[in-house]
Amino acid sequence: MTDKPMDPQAAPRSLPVGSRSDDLELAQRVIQPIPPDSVPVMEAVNISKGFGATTALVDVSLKAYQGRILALLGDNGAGKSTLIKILSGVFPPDQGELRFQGEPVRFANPGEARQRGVATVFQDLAVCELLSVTRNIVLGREPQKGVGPFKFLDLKRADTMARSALHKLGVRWERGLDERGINISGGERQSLAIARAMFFGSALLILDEPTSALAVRQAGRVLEHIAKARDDGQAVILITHNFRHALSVADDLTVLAQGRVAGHFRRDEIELDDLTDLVARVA
Ligand SMILES: Nc1ncnc2c1ncn2[C@@H]1O[C@H](COP(=O)(O)OP(=O)(O)OP(=O)(O)O)[C@@H](O)[C@H]1O
Repeated sequence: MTDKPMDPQAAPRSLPVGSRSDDLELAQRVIQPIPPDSVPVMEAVNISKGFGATTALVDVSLKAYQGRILALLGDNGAGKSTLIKILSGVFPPDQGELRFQGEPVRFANPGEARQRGVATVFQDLAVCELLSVTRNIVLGREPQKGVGPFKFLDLKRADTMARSALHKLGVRWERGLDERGINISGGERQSLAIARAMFFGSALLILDEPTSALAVRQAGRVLEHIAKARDDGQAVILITHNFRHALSVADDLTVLAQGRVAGHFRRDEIELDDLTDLVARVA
């Protein structure tokens, strides 16, 4: 098995149709139907957004459910980043509504979205480079000891929490927990960020291109961790333009093209060739 890097700029339709990457299986899992009465953790309803003369999103709707991975797919410029910025409180939509756990919601900022249980891992900001592995995992909820104003980090408890978070995700961390973020690989960074979201029980985990800059083997490991977060009960939105990665873990797929929804599918309704054709047709 080689650890060759993938081309992060590769457009999905440049993938050789029907070929297989080294270690990613487009597994034919049994996909459960969504129970008719279940309420999405996050629902976007007819969202539109423009930037001056540029129309980024037109009437886009999607639903992300607990215990399911929704892959949000689309070519460069399709509107994926704009949509997740709206879902995670970076800016509001011009039109349309977000519903979080059934209730209309308007996040004032990303901090508010985070407090409500929306954990977003942006590609380049997965970890703080100057903080240790432990500090990265407990970030924002550091256990403290001491009395009155003399409080400081309870490092022993923090290490225990970090170890437990990594264990829950199935990460075998063989180096020190005091390793700085700057010294760990891209794949490990994504996995740490997933561990943090899982450990603090976010309801929705949004991952922005978590595998795009990774070598094949690392990408496979990160996809396993994403599947684990789903199996742990989180709703996951996975943004990618790698169809293989999406098909290997997703339960549901939403395809964007030129700011509009080109289709919603359940994983067992669509194959790689169909996705490739669809994007080639609408791009
Ligand atoms: N801040 C902004 N100002 C002006 N135009 C923007 C801004 N952000 C996005 N756009 C435009 O909106 C459209 C959608 O961009 P967006 O980044 O959401 O697409 P994307 O699917 O995430 O693409 P990529 O995969 O290349 O990141 C593009 O035409 C883009 O140029």
